[in-house]
Amino acid sequence: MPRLRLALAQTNPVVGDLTGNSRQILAAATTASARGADILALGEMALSGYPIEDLASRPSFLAASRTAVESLALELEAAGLGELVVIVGHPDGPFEPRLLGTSNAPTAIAQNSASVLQHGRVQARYAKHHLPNYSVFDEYRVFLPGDELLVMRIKDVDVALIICEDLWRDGGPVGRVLEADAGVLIVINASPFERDKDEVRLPLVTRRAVETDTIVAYVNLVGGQDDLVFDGDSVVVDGRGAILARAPQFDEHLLVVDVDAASATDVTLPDAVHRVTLSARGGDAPDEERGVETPTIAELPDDREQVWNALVLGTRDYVEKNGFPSVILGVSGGIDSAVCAAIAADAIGADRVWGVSMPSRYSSDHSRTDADVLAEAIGFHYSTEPIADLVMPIESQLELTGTAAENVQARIRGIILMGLSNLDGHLVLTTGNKTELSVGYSTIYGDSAGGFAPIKDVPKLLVWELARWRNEFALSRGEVPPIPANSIDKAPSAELRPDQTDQDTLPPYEILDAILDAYVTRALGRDDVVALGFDPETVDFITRLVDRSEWKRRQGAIGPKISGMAFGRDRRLPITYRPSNAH
Ligand SMILES: Nc1ncnc2c1ncn2[C@@H]1O[C@H](COP(=O)(O)OP(=O)(O)OC[C@H]2O[C@@H]([n+]3cccc(C(=O)O)c3)[C@H](O)[C@@H]2O)[C@@H](O)[C@H]1O
Ligand SMILES: Nc1ncnc2c1ncn2[C@@H]1O[C@H](COP(=O)(O)OP(=O)(O)OP(=O)(O)O)[C@@H](O)[C@H]1O
Ligand SMILES: NC(=O)CC[C@H](N)C(=O)O
Repeated sequence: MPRLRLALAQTNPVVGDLTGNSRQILAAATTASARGADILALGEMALSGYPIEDLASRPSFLAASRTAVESLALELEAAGLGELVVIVGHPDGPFEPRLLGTSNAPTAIAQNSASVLQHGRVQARYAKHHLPNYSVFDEYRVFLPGDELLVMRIKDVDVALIICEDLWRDGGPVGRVLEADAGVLIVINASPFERDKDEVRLPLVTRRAVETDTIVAYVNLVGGQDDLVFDGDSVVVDGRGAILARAPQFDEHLLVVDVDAASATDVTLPDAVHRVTLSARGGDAPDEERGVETPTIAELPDDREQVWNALVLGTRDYVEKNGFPSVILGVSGGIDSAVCAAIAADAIGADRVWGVSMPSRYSSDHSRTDADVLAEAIGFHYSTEPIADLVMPIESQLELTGTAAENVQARIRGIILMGLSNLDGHLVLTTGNKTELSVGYSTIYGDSAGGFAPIKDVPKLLVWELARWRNEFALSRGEVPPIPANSIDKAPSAELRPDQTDQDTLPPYEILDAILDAYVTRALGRDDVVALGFDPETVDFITRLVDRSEWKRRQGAIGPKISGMAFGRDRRLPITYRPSNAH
C-alpha cells in the first residue's frame, strides 16, 4: 500500500487579513515540509478567515483573495516548498451573479473554494456544494454552489477533497467518493464549537470513513471570530472508523500522520468528478528515508474545561484581533463579574485586566470584601469609584422612584466604565449571563453596557459550575483559586435596593434554567413547556419575560457561542410580537 504523510494545520486566521493569514500558512508549510509531509491541508477559508459574510459580495475582496492565492503559491515555491501539495481554502470569484432580489440586494458572485497549490501555481480548484443556511450560517446568501468532486492522484493514491458542510449531507460530492474509489478523503472545515458538538461531529467523520471506505482527514480552524469559537479538534480516521490521529482542541497545531492508503484504480469516474495528477514529493524516494511519524491522539477534556477554554479563547481573540490593549469590568463581589474577571485574566493576563468596585448606598459589606478578595487572588488592577454621590442628583432632580431610581445606579456604573474605556482604550466587558439575558434581567444602558459579553451564552447554573471547576483546576495545579468561595455560595443579588435578591423577582435558578432550556433552547411552545411539569403561572411569567426582552438582546454585546442555541444568529425572532395564544 502506498504511504502518504498528511499534515493538517489548525491555524487561527483573522478575517480579511490575507497577508497575515498567508504568513501563517507559509509557516505551517515550512514545518510540514521539514517533517516530510506530502500534503498540507488547512481549515476552510484559512486564507481569508471565516465567515466572511457579505465581504463575499465585494468584487474587490474577491480579486484580492485571488491575488493572495496566486502569490502564496509563488511564495511557497520561492521558499523551496514547491513540492508540497498545499490545500488552502478561500473565496473565489466573481462569477456570473445569482440575483437575490432587487438590484440593491446582496448578490451571490463568489464560491467557497479550496485551491490545490504545487510548483508555484494553482493546480486545481474545488468549490463547496452544500452551503449551510441554518443556525449561524448564511452561506446560501453569499455563495454559489459547486458541482464537481475533485480527486487528486498523488503517489498512486486518489485523494478526494470536500469542504465542511459537504460532509454533513448525503448525496452530492460525498456520495461520489465511493464511486470514484478514492483512498483518502480530505475535508477542510470551519466548524464552530458547541457543547456536545463532538458527540455529533466525530461519529459523522467515522460514519463517512466507513461508508466511503476511505481514510478521512478532517481539519478545522481554531480561534475566535466575533461570537464564534472554532475549536480545532482535527482528526484522521481510517476506513474502519478507528482514530489514527487527533489534534488538541482550541490550540494552533500541526497534526502529522502517515496513512497507508489503497492504491488508485482505473475505475470509470462518475460524471461530476474531476481528477488531476500531481507529482509526488521527493520523486521515488523510499518511504523509510523519511523516518516514522508517531501520531498524536489528543484527549478531549471534560465538558466544563472545554466550555472554559472556549470562553477564554473567544475573549482573547476578540481583544487581540480588534487591537484592544486591555479590558475593564465592574466587580461587584457577585459570581458573574468574578467569573468574567477570571476568564479575562486567563485570556490576556491579569496585568491587562482592570476591575472597578463601584459601591452604592445599598452595597453590602460582603460585595466590597468579596471583590477585594477576587482582585487579590487574580491580581488585576483594582480601584474603587463610589457612586452614591453621582446617583443622588439624578434621582432627586428627576424625582425617580422604584425601578426607575434603581436603574440609575447601574447606568452610572456604565458611565464610569465607558468613561475609563474612552480614556485608556480598555474594552468594556459586560457580565450578563444567558439566564439574565433570556428574561431581560439587566438594566439597558446600565450593566448591559459594554463591547463584549464573555458569559452571554452561559446559563446561571453553569456559571456556578464553571466557577467551581476553575477553582478546583487551580488547586490541582497548586495555584490560588481565583474565585472567592463566598461569591459562589451567597445568594445572587443585583443590590439595587436594600436586601434585594434575584429570587424576589425570578423563580429559583434550578426552575428558571430548566424552563429556559425548554422554551429557548428546545423552542417548545408554552403548552409543551407546561406539559413537562412546570407550574403554568411560572411558565407564563417566564415566557412573557423572554418574549418581551427580545429588543434588549438585539442591542446587546456579542459574546462566545457555546451552545446550539445562542442568542444572535441562532435564534432570530421578531421584537414586535403579540402571541394570540400559546406558541
Ligand atoms: N419593546 C421595546 N422596545 C424598545 N424599548 C423598550 C421596549 N420595551 C421596553 N423598552 C424600554 O425599556 C425600558 C425598561 O428597561 P430597563 O431600563 O432595562 O429597566 P427594567 O427592565 O424595567 O428593569 C431592570 C431590571 O433588571 C434588574 N437588574 C438590573 C441590573 C442588574 C441586574 C442583575 O442582577 O444582573 C438586574 C432590575 O432589578 C430590574 O428588575 C423602558 O423604560 C423602555 O424605555
Ligand atoms: N458594587 C458594584 N461594583 C462594581 N460593579 C458592579 C457593582 N454592582 C454591580 N456591578 C456590575 O453590574 C453587573 C451586574 O450586577 P449584578 O449584581 O447583577 O451581577 P453580579 O454581582 O456579578 O452577579 P450576581 O448576579 O450573582 O450578583 C456586575 O456583574 C458588575 O459588573
Ligand atoms: N462551515 C460549515 O460548512 C459548517 C457547517 C457544519 N454543519 C458544522 O458546523 O460543522
